[in-house]
Amino acid sequence: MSAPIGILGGTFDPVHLGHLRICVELRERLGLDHVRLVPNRVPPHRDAPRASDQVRARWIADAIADEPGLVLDTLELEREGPSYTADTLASLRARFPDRPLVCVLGQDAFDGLVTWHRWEDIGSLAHVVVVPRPGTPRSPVESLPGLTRTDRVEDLHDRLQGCLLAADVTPLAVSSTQVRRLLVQGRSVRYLVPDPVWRALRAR
Ligand SMILES: Nc1ncnc2c1ncn2[C@@H]1O[C@H](COP(=O)(O)OP(=O)(O)OP(=O)(O)O)[C@@H](O)[C@H]1O
Ligand SMILES: O=C(O)c1ccc[n+]([C@@H]2O[C@H](COP(=O)([O-])O)[C@@H](O)[C@H]2O)c1
Repeated sequence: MSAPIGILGGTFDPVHLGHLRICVELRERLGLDHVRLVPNRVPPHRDAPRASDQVRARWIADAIADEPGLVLDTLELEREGPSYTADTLASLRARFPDRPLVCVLGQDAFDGLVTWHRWEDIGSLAHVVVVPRPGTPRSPVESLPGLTRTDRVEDLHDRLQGCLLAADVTPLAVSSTQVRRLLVQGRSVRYLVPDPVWRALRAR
C-alpha cells in the first residue's frame, strides 16, 4: 500500500511553529507521504477566526513554500456551512481511495472528539494520531467506537483507517491565542511563527 497521507485541520489564526513541527516530525516518524494543512472556514466549536480565509491560507502557503512534504488544502474554505472534520475526511477518502489517511489531533482537540459531528464515522474514514499539547493534561488514549488503539506505526501503513495512536513530538507551548494576544499588546511574535508570517503580521 502507498504511504499514508497526514491531515492537520485547524483554524490557523495564525499558523505557528507548533503546527509546523507537528507536521514535519510526524511525517518523518510515521513515514507519511505528505501532510495536508486544512484551514477551516466555519470552525464548528469556537468563534469565527479574526483573519479572513484568504489571509489564513496565504500565511500557511508562505510558511510551507520551501517544505515539499507539507501541502495546503483549501477544501474546507471552498465548502459552505460548518467545517465538519467527518465531511472533510469523507471527501479525502473519495479523492484518495487507496491511501491510508491519518488525521492528526493535539490532545486538546482529541479531548473534544466525542462531541464532534458524526465522530463515530471518523474511524471508517481515517486513522487518528494524537500528539501532546503543552498546557493540556496528557490523558490515556483508549480505543473508541471505530478506532482501535495501537502502538504499531506499521498498522497505519497496513490498514486504510480505524487505528488510534499516541505519538510524541517536541513539546512547543505556542498557541494562536498567545500570538494574537502578543499582537494586541504590540509585542513581538518573532520565532513563535514562521518568518514570512511574522513579516506579514508586522506589516499589518
Ligand atoms: N503547540 C501545539 N502543540 C500540539 N498541538 C497543537 C499545538 N498548537 C496547535 N495544536 C493542534 O493543532 C490543531 C489546530 O490547532 P489550532 O489551529 O486551533 O491552533 P491553536 O494554537 O490551538 O489555536 P487557538 O489558540 O486559536 O485555539 C489542533 O489539533 C491543536 O490541538
Ligand atoms: O467536526 C467537528 O464537529 C469538529 C469540532 C471541533 C473541531 N473540529 C476540527 O478540529 C480541528 C482543530 O480544531 P481547533 O478548534 O483546535 O482549530 C479543526 O480542523 C476543526 O475544524 C471539528
